[in-house]
Amino acid sequence: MKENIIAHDYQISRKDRQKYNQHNSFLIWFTGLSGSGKSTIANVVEQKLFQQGIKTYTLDGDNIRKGINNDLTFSPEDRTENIRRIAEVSNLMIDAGVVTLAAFVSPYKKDRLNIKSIVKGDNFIEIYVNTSVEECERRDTKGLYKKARAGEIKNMTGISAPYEAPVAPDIEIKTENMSVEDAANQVVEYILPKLKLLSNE
Ligand SMILES: Nc1ncnc2c1ncn2[C@@H]1O[C@H](COP(=O)(O)OS(=O)(=O)O)[C@@H](OP(=O)(O)O)[C@H]1O
Ligand SMILES: Nc1ncnc2c1ncn2[C@@H]1O[C@H](COP(=O)(O)OP(=O)(O)O)[C@@H](O)[C@H]1O
Repeated sequence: MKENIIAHDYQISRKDRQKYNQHNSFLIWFTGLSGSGKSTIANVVEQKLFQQGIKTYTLDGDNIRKGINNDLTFSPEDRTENIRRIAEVSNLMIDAGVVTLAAFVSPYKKDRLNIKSIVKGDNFIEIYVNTSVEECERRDTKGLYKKARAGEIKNMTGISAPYEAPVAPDIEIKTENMSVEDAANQVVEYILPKLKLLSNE
């Protein structure tokens, strides 16, 4: 089947869209345990970029697992498929010229490597939100750890399913002794030099 799919050559390119938006586009990927702080930090980073006139969009559990990926569970195979689809969507968002943020547990190294190969290395910034499982469990923002301890949730990352920490992330944020504001600033300071401002003339 696949050999019969031939890409149409569209005239408006990624470069054209980036020029129109007056900046380049790439993917900022947050990985870490549930409750580590991915969504909280991504939200503040997005606001800071948006205020500077950057076109942004954030992909996270709510708009993905309740929508396009509502057929997927938390089995290792479904998590792999979850991340693959999100990487493909991210690639389309980058094509559209948008600085894309993504906040997913993404616990498996091979799945994160696959994101890199889908969006290409240069377009992928990996942020490891490093918060210990003990702290995430103390926070238990959604009550999921309590349920996991009671055996009501299977495959809970950090409790009954693995989290493979990144070995060489672009940024590592240790949230336990840090404010949200400082965590977001750490990300923004890394990103700003990577943002190339382009003229649309
Ligand atoms: N078993 C299990 N393990 C981990 N997380 C669980 C689980 N069940 C439900 N949840 C909730 O789903 C959110 C994680 O979804 P993700 O799509 O990011 O997971 S994954 O990347 O496919 O591993 C995660 O959201 P965050 O807390 O924002 O990380 C949880 O709220
Ligand atoms: N430095 C920090 N960075 C991010 N979140 C923090 C920090 N310190 C405390 N928190 C708290 O931790 C919780 C993280 O929850 P959330 O962002 O939903 O995590 P995740 O998206 O990884 O599941 C929030 O209640 C947030 O206020």
